[in-house]
Amino acid sequence: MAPKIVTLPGDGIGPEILAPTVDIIERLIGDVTFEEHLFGGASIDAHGTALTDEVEAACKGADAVLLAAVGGPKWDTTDPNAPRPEQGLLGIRKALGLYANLRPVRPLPALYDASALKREIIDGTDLLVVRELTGGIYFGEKTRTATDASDLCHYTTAEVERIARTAFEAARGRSNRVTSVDKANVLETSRQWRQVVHEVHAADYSDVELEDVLVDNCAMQLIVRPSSFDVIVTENLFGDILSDEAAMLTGSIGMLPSASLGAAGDPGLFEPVHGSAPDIAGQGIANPLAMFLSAAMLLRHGLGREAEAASLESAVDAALAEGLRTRDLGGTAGTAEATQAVLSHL
Ligand SMILES: NC(=O)c1ccc[n+]([C@@H]2O[C@H](COP(=O)([O-])OP(=O)(O)OC[C@H]3O[C@@H](n4cnc5c(N)ncnc54)[C@H](O)[C@@H]3O)[C@@H](O)[C@H]2O)c1
Ligand SMILES: CC(C)[C@H](C(=O)O)[C@@H](O)C(=O)O
Ligand SMILES: [Mg+2]
Repeated sequence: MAPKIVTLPGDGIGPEILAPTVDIIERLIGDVTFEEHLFGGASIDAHGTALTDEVEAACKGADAVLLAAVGGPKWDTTDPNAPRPEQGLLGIRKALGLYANLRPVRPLPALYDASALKREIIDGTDLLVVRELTGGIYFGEKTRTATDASDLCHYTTAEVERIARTAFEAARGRSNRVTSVDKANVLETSRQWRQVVHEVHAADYSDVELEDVLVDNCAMQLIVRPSSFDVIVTENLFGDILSDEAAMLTGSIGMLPSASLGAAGDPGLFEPVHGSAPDIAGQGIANPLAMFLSAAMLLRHGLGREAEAASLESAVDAALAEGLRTRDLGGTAGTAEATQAVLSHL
């Protein structure tokens, strides 16, 4: 049977970058079914909630989920009881058990000039952020009164152990090095994190090189010695922040894809790292490459189509090598032009 991909365009630039991605996947694998649903702010407007039961069920029944981005000023509010687009995102990650978020950062030589860093510092950088995605402060109890607010950061040892295993396994297929990032000098959850990571390492992965780096230092080291990192494993909030920082090594947040994976055999979710970019929405100028590269991760991790994934990644590389530059990369190409450039190399 043809694989089924649920697509969630979401808000802002989401629909603009998802539509050409669907065309590219169809062109690559032909025999595939797409099922599109409202999600995020668009779903709040239609149904009063960012994630309906129907959409959650559709995602659970799919082979993979392709998501663009959610959110925007229309739904920004400080009211703790108002629905928020981001609740849909956290809700679907939790509902699908997507605890492992893989964010590869592989700056291309063709884009070194677009990077925030000097060429000699970026050269050779190829790292993978493994972000824990369903625990930590994002999902702990939240309280708010007229004078107080709190967000609880909570992890179980089982949650830390499984993401540590994901990171060590990933490192074995790469350069065999893991940097575990925490704030163990201050946070109890970080001391637990460090202890569990080392227990898993000693028991099953002593062949992998392991270093601990405090998160504030890591933020600095990422722009001082990015090429020395291989796999960076960290908790939910630190991973969110460090991956946006790492994105700038590639030249733009518009270049970074991600895969969110759960238990083997369950559907994964694939989405760019960037958001709905409300400041440029509706203008046809969004960089679609992070979305295309997320589709490549879907083909690889979600559908087991390695050859097609690699050919899409090669087409993106070739288009950039040939000079494709969207505005975020210092050029003038719009979304349609970028799509054509990639298609011409498929
Ligand atoms: N996964 C998601 O759906 C996701 C991720 C991050 C932020 N958000 C949401 O998106 C909204 C906007 O957040 P933000 O402005 O902080 O972050 P953002 O990533 O949307 O935008 C940050 C900056 O990067 C630019 N940018 C982002 N993607 C781009 C692309 N593909 N091409 C060209 N430029 C691009 C934007 O124009 C903006 O200047 C918020 O509501 C936020 O919650 C959603
Ligand atoms: C929109 C927001 C909830 C989300 C996150 O913090 O996980 C985003 O920033 C991301 O990186 O996917
Ligand atoms: Mg983020």
